[in-house]
Amino acid sequence: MAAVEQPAVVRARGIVKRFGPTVALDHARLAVRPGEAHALVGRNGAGKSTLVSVLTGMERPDEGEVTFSGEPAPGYGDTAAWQRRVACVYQKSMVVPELTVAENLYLNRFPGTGRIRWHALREEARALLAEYGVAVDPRARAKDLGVEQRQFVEIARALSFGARLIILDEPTAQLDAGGIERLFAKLRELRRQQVAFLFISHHLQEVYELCDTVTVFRDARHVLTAPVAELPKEALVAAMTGDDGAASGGDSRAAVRVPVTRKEATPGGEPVLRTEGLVREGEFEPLDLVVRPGEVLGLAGATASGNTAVGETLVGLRTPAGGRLSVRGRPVRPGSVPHAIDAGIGYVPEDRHDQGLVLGRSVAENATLTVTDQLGPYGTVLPSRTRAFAQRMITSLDIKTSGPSQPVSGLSGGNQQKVVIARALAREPSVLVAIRPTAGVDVRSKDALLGVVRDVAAAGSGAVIVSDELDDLRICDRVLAFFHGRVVAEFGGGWSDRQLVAAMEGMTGPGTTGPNGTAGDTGDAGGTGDARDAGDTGDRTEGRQP
Ligand SMILES: Nc1ncnc2c1ncn2[C@@H]1O[C@H](COP(=O)(O)OP(=O)(O)OP(=O)(O)O)[C@@H](O)[C@H]1O
Repeated sequence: MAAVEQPAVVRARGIVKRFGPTVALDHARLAVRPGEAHALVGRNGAGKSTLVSVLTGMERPDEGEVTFSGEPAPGYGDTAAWQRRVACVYQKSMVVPELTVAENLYLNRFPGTGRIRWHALREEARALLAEYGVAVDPRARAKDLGVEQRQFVEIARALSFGARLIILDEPTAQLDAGGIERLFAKLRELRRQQVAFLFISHHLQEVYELCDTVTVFRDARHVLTAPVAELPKEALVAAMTGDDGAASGGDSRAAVRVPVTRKEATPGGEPVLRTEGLVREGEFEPLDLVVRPGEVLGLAGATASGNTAVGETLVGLRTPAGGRLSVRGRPVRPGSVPHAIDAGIGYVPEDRHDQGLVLGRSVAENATLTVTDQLGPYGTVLPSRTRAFAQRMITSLDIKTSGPSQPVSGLSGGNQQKVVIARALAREPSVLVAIRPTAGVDVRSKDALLGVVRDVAAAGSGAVIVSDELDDLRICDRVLAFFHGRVVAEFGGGWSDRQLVAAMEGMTGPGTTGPNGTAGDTGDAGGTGDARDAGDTGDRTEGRQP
């Protein structure tokens, strides 16, 4: 006789949620058992974030029911009651940046009544953080915390409310290898205390590493729930995409073509982008770069290695302390985004929320922001031309939207990222600079977007990809690895994951690299004992630098 099962910490059944004509959830369901690490995966727009909103009481479903440990969900608006059951750690911080950690921990629930006793509050915060093994000073301002510390504070805050279910929405998106390792160690420790997790990630290798059960959503519906160990990666991807890859020859690029003007690339022609002695004090040392037509150059590096600073300097977001930058032989005024765009530099930013999109505006308006001069005579913008242009982008980039006039705020995260890319491509740039272009993008769309970058190069432009994701870097003709503001290795084709990860972690030994991609074997340089460092991730769908 089997033991009586404990009720699920959360169970959602028959959930329907519509946004105007869009059905975001169509009789969706999910159940998470106590102490379980449960992954929720699906392509961009599958309904994952909407389910999170329903499970955390932020959105009321049109139909269906949610129960916590067998009890009906609290009433909508009873925030405190929801917080006692479930918490979500988002990519975007929920803490108040100007307040201290202690204040954030007790926001809206200061202990006692009347006057706040700051000393006692700090002590309580210290005890709380210690209880969950979080090494953060309660007096620190939240804005001074790194992403990793901030997430730990948010987890501690959730647990202190009594929640035994934590939803993590792409928690590793901004963490480096060490940060991911520490987060996972913390989550494993909390599981032993019967805390359950719902883990949302586009990095499928993380699902295999951390979770025991996986649920797949596709087109607003539940398609399967299975033990991770019994589901090979190909089957998981097939469930997400709804095909086995055979129908499309397994190549999602086939359906994705950007309206770039096709010219034959002129290999070895005049560089599309050149820097000479470009430098920013404290961020990166003087740098000479050359990108030729048809070439995709990767700038690899972990957080704060300098690669992102280089990318942002190329597009004019940061002003260099010295050096020169030119596009097709013409100098570009440094430190000016409009000049960079005019000079032919297309930019795909890392953070689409802060730098990418005007959320209240439509897909069409956002996609055409950089080409309004081409949409009508004498400075006018013809709506019909805008829509037609946007529709081409929607089709070619496979953007899931109800149409060109839908506000961008109503798109899923990954589809917003595609609009950002559409906008950068709209001007047919001489060189496309993309910073972590596939962050938040599902596994199938990722291939498609990277295919688009290759297409841009094939059409005679150049591209620079700034990333720590091995899959992004794999499509590059050449990769420069940054560490502490310096290029420490250069790779042509044929590098192994282990070699590149070792270089990004500063573990380049003598004879490790040659100037033209003659990267030698780093031997056990990457042998930190961490399987994810081992790099030769042949069995992984994705190869992000962990
Ligand atoms: N506030 C909203 N208004 C209109 N449509 C919305 C809104 N929120 C979500 N949608 C739509 O609901 C569908 C599901 O979106 P959701 O954000 O849940 O997807 P997701 O699986 O989280 O995607 P991603 O992986 O890209 O984050 C999408 O088609 C999206 O455009």
